Amino acid sequence: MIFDSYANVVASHQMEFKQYYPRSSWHEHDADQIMESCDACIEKACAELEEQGWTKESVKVIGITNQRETTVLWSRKTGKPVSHAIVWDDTRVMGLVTKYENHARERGVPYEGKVHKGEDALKALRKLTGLPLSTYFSALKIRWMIDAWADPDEEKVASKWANVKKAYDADDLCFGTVESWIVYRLTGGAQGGVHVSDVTNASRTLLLNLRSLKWDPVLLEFFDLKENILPRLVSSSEVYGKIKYGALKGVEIAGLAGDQQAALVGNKCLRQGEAKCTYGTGAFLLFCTGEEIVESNAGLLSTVAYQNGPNSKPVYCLEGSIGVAGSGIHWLRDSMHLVPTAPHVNILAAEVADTGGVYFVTAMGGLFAPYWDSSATGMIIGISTATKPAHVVRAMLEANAFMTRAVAESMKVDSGVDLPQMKVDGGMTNGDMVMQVVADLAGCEIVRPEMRESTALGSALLAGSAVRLFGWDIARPETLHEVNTAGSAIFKPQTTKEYRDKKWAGWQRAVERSRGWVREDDE
Ligand SMILES: Nc1ncnc2c1ncn2[C@@H]1O[C@H](COP(=O)(O)OP(=O)(O)O)[C@@H](O)[C@H]1O
Ligand SMILES: O=P(O)(O)OC[C@H](O)CO
Repeated sequence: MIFDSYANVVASHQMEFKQYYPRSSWHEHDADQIMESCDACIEKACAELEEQGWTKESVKVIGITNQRETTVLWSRKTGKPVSHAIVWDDTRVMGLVTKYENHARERGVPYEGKVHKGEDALKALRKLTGLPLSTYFSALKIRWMIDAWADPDEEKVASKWANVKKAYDADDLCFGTVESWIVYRLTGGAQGGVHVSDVTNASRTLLLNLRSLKWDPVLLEFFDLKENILPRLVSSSEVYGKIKYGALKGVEIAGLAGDQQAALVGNKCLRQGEAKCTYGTGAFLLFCTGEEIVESNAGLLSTVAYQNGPNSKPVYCLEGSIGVAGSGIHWLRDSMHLVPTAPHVNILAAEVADTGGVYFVTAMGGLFAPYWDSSATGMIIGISTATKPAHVVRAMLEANAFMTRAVAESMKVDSGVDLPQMKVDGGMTNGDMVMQVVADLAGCEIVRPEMRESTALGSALLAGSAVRLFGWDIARPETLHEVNTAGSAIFKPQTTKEYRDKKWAGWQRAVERSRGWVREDDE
């Protein structure tokens, strides 16, 4: 996406790339294909720019934003991926989560001069990283990738991962989340590419100390990982290097942020108390807590919102990560064939006034925030002979609203702040019905900007701010007042509190039923 000084989109190009699902609950990417799609998007967006009478030299600076946690491993020598990347919502490391929880409880975790054991060890890990041990974050994915070659249960796939171990033993392995991989490749790859990761992405690995913003030796020892695989840590807004090839050769890359943090910046939620929710594949509600780290007692993550330059203090946020949002709609479309296209869910759901008592707990990869239960599975309950596809589709949309309410209630517990209004963006917010259902059941006003590419815009603002393009300065939000001000749509709750609370009670009962379904002896 190429933006002008008002954050109007001047030119853009987007492509899908292949998703690999080699087994149930496994999800992989080919990092080379990610790069090919980036390269093609750069060329095509620049061509569109030129068609509109601009030169490609008008592009002054580049920001990159990315799907977080997805774990890419490549060879320092060749610059090539040594395996497929494992995607954030892949839950193959579920067994490792239990193993490392026990490991922490038994061996203990050093924190503030004392070794904590038992449940305190898990709390210590959480204090260090802001995160729970979960299938979601990168560290256990890296561990799995290094060890997969030797796992007898993985015989059929082991050969695919053998190069990871070889490269690791030969000190040739580089780890990066997706922004790290893209920067590395754009700046030259094996020919001098920079191996960096910004602190927003690094804060999702379980390897970063949330306070010092450094890779933490305690965590590296805990996961038994060598530091030489890790990227150099950088802020979210500074010049990292120049693009070495293609239409934008020579342009500086100066902004890096994980997609959810970038969307927070793109929505200009830069100050304590401001919040947004992005409904894409998953849904992510982020609440800016300023320079203070708020430790959650209610199942939220404490994470880095952005760091505005290498010498700036980091800004933190509380995050409620919801694992399934748009991916649920894709499931209705591709696996259940209930709708021909994603937007069609709005039409089908509008055919019925309610779900006819159906609840859909969208725990297809376990439950994320605020429940954090990997033993929960997807569940549709309340079915009767009167149940139609439209009820199930509507119940899926309602699940987004209930999950949003669950996260918003946790935010209130942690921060003391109610969320009467929430800014939203992401592909799912294109659906008016989806948004109205969220407003009706979560009970808050939804504000949807006309320009909904806040994720891309956030990384552009971080990059522009680093070189003071158009006078933008993230530290001075008033310099962004002309950015993305075109009209917003507002969705107000059209339900009574009594109705919302009744539905909420039903949701809570449904969630309880879905929990604990997977047992250790299950396949
Ligand atoms: N009109 C719509 N109504 C409901 N959902 C939609 C609509 N358009 C797209 N989506 C959903 O939005 C998701 C894509 O959102 P996007 O922000 O592009 O996701 P991501 O950044 O995670 O790839 C898809 O999963 C799709 O199901
Ligand atoms: O919705 P996705 O798949 O683009 O990714 C969202 C997040 O980065 C995962 O944490």
